[in-house]
Amino acid sequence: MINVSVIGATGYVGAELLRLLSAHPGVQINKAVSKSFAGKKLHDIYANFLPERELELQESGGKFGADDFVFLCLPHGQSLVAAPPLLKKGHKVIDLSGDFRYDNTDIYEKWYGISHSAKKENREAVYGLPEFFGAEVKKANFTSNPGCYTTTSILALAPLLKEGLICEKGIVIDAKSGVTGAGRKEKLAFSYCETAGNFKAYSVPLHRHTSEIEEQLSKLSRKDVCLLFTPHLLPVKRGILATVYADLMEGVTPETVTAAYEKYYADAPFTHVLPHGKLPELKYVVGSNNCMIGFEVSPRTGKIIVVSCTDNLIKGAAGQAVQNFNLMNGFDETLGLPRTAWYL
Ligand SMILES: NC(=O)C1=CN([C@@H]2O[C@H](COP(=O)(O)OP(=O)(O)OC[C@H]3O[C@@H](n4cnc5c(N)ncnc54)[C@H](OP(=O)(O)O)[C@@H]3O)[C@@H](O)[C@H]2O)C=CC1
Ligand SMILES: CC(=O)N[C@@H](CCC(=O)OP(=O)(O)O)C(=O)O
Repeated sequence: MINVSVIGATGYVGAELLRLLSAHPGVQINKAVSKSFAGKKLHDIYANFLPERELELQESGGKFGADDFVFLCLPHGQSLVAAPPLLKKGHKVIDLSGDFRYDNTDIYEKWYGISHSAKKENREAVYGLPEFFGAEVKKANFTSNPGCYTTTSILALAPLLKEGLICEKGIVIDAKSGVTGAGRKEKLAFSYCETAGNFKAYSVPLHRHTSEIEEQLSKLSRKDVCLLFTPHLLPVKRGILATVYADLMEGVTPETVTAAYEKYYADAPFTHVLPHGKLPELKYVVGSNNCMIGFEVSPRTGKIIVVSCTDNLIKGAAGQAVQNFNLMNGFDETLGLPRTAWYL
């Protein structure tokens, strides 16, 4: 049994993580930290947690067990402050914010507008995308969980770029997210009447995830990837669907594309590529830790269209964190993770 503590327990990601961890056979939940609800029980805030679990929300500070594995589910900027003392005390940590995702902290500072105050710890952080960095995650003490839009987009594009099947310039990612992607904040723009029956693009043309996707894809493909990423707010609770457009290199066939995906994902338990011409939908993944990818080619325009779907709270956040936790602790990668979507 590994003792775990979760900081930022009452946010959407923290609560989803606690839900997954509470069913994980290798985990004992020790401490759930909440700034706003300290002293209350988790089921006072989220009634889906049964009262008999008696998990009390505690103030930050105080002591973690010396061997606690700690998850940080805090807004970006807050993990910069929270992670260093935990790492110094020898805790293994997974951070789910954007604070430690960049190899180059200048890029973080430019796109987040925050001065990076933990550069030493940033150098220790492994980017937790198991499909490409699983070997590094296994050895890591500190893992930085990728973003939801970024996971969905990188998994769609990395095999094609690494195998030289698409041009690294002119890629367009047209992504749509459910409203939980924005967190549990009380903000007019995310209220029911503003989101239901509506659909809109936002942060055009410079959403911060553009930089994370570009940095990781450039590193993976050893090319200078420059792309357009446009997010949209979809009036559903969960799920991300990214439609990706790229120029195919001369002579690339659907069979070559399928072979490239197979090369990287044949052994990946949660990333599934559909047969050529079949495209995934949100209901194929929501409720699971899966990323589902489908593609079609357009000979008329010379482009490939890839559709990639995840559940933003699971493969995009809490589920991928559990996947990384499993790797860091020598468990089977799939332990405690949902492999079948809800569908309905
Ligand atoms: N929502 C999503 O789909 C995804 C989110 N993420 C990332 O995960 C992290 C958590 O996201 P999410 O759960 O959605 O966010 P929420 O806004 O729902 O929750 C964040 C929680 O952090 C705690 N907190 C502590 N300090 C602060 C502070 N100064 N300001 C605001 N909150 C604070 C609060 O809990 P308390 O008061 O109990 O301490 C709050 O509920 C973020 O970094 C986000 O970018 C990553 C991928 C996907
Ligand atoms: C719908 C919505 O608002 N989504 C968030 C992204 C989700 C998220 O918080 O992920 P990261 O941790 O990777 O930043 C946004 O666009 O800022």
